[in-house]
Amino acid sequence: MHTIFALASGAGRAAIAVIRLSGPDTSTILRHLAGGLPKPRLASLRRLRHPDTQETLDEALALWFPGPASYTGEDSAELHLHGGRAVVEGVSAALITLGARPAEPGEFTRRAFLNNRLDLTAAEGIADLIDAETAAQRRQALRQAGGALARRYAGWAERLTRLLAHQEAAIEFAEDGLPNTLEDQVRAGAATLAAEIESHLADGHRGERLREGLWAAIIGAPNAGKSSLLNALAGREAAIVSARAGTTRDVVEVRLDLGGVPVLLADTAGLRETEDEIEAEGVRRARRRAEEADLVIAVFAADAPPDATTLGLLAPGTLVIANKNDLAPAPATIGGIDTLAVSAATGQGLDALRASLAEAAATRAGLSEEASLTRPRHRAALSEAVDWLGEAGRAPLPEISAEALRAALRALGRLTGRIGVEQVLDVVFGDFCIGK
Ligand SMILES: Nc1nc2c(ncn2[C@@H]2O[C@H](COP(=O)(O)OP(=O)(O)OP(=O)(O)O)[C@@H](O)[C@H]2O)c(=O)[nH]1
Ligand SMILES: [K+]
Ligand SMILES: [Mg+2]
Repeated sequence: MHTIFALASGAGRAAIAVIRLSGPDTSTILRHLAGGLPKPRLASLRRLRHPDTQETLDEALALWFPGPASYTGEDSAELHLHGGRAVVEGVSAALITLGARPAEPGEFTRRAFLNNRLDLTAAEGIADLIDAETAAQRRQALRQAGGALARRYAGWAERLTRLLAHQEAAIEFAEDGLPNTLEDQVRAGAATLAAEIESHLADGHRGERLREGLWAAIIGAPNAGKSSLLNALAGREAAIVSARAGTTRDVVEVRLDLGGVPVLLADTAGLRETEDEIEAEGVRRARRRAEEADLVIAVFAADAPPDATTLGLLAPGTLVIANKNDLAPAPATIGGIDTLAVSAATGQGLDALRASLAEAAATRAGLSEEASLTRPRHRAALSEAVDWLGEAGRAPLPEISAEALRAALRALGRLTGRIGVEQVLDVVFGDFCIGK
């Protein structure tokens, strides 16, 4: 196993640069570079010298984290250097001279996984934490990095292992007079577990939406004031506004932070029949956006009757806006949905609109205290486990049922990167004390 190092802080000039080291030679390297091993987990000021030339490279803080109680589980260290490029390059060159090699992307966390410091879902949580742009994303990533999904999935895998062990026992040791209700218990246990996993799956894709950001689309008739509203919400002139109907053609996107939920808000072409082929393509794109969106915002002008095309696209959950409330009183409902009266021109009602959007974003993207799955990979593995559990419940023979339970366990194992089928043996022999 190589000792690896990497610049853990961002590239470029900075006050401080952090170089991280991990691997079996860490202590030797630290002794050579920093003239001795600091006390574990205590920052100490050290003069770093090149091992061959003895040239001073920097005065730095050195931290020594002996394994296994380190991030990677290996002997590790951190060097907090002055953040200049030449300092970082000089220390990196010295580390290579001392036998370390630059780390591959993700290699520290990979080693942490291999050393059982975290499971795959927690590792993904750490990646998400680094990418988190909003507070809600940060909370979700922190939960996952802290092992919230890992614990839940490990709990399920453990129950599944037990079911499989019991099923195996029913097959192998039937003649030894174990209770013959065992098979029924396994069936019942499989059904309960499948139901639990299904309810975890039926989350409206909360966690995935929060991780990726919610898609919202503004639709409505030409000149309803869609682009004006987008600009008002974004706080900048992202889209062209004009009195001419049919101004917007391309989809114009802005990123918003709505109460901690990242939202990609799209302005679209006004919906109408048109001979202009460019505008017609814009209308097609608008419709497609509305179909793909997690949240549709339909805009009507209060001073005009609601147009049939936009009315036809209203659905439960659509946010209905009556804009231009400065020109005419807004109707209380449009198409049976309560309206939000606003004026993009005067700014009236925009705070209420922001609050409604944040609330809609929060319900669609979770913000629940429960740990939600966050990746299609999670969904695929869990769905597969549910299918195999169903199979196990229906199987006419205990041997076939055991095979299905084993497949369900493999699906969960892929999810966490843990639980091998071999562990079933431990449970079989641990749980039953059969004495054979
Ligand atoms: N009085 C008033 N005028 C508004 C309001 N909102 C928008 N307008 C005006 O309405 C016209 C159309 O606004 P846009 O934002 O371009 O409307 P749009 O829905 O994006 O139009 P298309 O892109 O052509 O579909 C412009 O002249 C705006 O200044 C409002 O709340 N009050
Ligand atoms: K317009
Ligand atoms: Mg527009």
